Amino acid sequence: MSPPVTPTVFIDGAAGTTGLEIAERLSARTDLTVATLAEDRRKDAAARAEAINDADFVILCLPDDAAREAIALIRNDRTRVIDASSAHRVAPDWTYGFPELVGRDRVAAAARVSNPGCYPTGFLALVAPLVRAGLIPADWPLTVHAASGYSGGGKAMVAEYQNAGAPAFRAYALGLGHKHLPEMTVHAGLAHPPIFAPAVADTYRGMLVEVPLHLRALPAKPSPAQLHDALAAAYAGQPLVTVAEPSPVVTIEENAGTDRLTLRVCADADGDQARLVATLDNLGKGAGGAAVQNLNLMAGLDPLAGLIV
Ligand SMILES: NC(=O)C1=CN([C@@H]2O[C@H](COP(=O)(O)OP(=O)(O)OC[C@H]3O[C@@H](n4cnc5c(N)ncnc54)[C@H](OP(=O)(O)O)[C@@H]3O)[C@@H](O)[C@H]2O)C=CC1
Ligand SMILES: CC(=O)N[C@@H](CCC(=O)OP(=O)(O)O)C(=O)O
Repeated sequence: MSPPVTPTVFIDGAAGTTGLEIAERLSARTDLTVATLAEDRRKDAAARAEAINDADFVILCLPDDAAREAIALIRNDRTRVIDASSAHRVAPDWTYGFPELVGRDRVAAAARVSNPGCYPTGFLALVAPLVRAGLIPADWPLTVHAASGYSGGGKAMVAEYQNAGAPAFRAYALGLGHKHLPEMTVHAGLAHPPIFAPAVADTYRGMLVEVPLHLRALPAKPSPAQLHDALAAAYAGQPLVTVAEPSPVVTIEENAGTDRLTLRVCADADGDQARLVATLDNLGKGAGGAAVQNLNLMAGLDPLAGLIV
């Protein structure tokens, strides 16, 4: 009997921070074949075009411009794409690769899947179900604070922290513009972008995303328990997402090195104020883990294969 045909997966950008993470997760898999380009050919457009068109699945781990170029190299209607960059996250002809929010079936059937951004994964996981449930109005002025491990800035930031030394904690995007705002707005169903206050911490990987809420100011005046229950209902049966009980301390390391996403509704004793808190790994559910999760669904493979749950 001939062996089953396994899908071929080409990682474009496999030498980068996200690409290496995905290659590591796929390295022990026997249900797919990973195609690679040698170091001296990995940026050669002709070699990449051949690898892309030979592959059943391509995972783009590239800067946005290079990701757009890679899409233009596709000359067939068989190759399916997962793009880890922010080039296509609000593009109408792409599926947003957040199966817990958009539905597994939509991701499974899609030819073009855009992986969510790392910060938006935490923000959307907290906020989108609450907007859908009518507990947060679509035009509510939201704020999101977040801290990321420095691998979130790719090879250049990793080198900055590991070779040169960099601040223990630094706020950035203080001009109040950030490439993640469009996807946060669109996929949460918001009328306006939130205020986004990101920071980088002196730790390699991990992420903490927080949305503070004045509960009594909200039209629905939800209790913390209502918010918790709405999130728990939205993610029931989702193996990567946990809605945990509140905790007085939450660390950026909580889910570092895993593909888990943990959500909490922390509140004061009177239920007047809440801090919605998400922890994830920027390279896990925030990038590489999400790409592998989407690949498994698109290829009809074991949904948890290669994931660190
Ligand atoms: N780091 C993270 O936590 C996350 C990253 N992402 C997204 O993933 C993508 C990759 O990010 P990241 O891995 O951090 O970035 P890196 O800078 O670490 O890696 C990018 C890789 O792409 C390669 N590359 C650049 N241009 C080309 C090209 N034209 N052809 C082939 N290869 C090319 C680079 O080559 P070289 O090695 O020579 O520089 C590098 O190896 C980005 O779009 C980012 O937004 C998404 C979520 C989280
Ligand atoms: C710490 C840091 O610099 N983080 C990056 C976001 C991570 C990233 O580039 O990835 P995605 O946009 O694809 O999620 C930033 O703020 O631009």
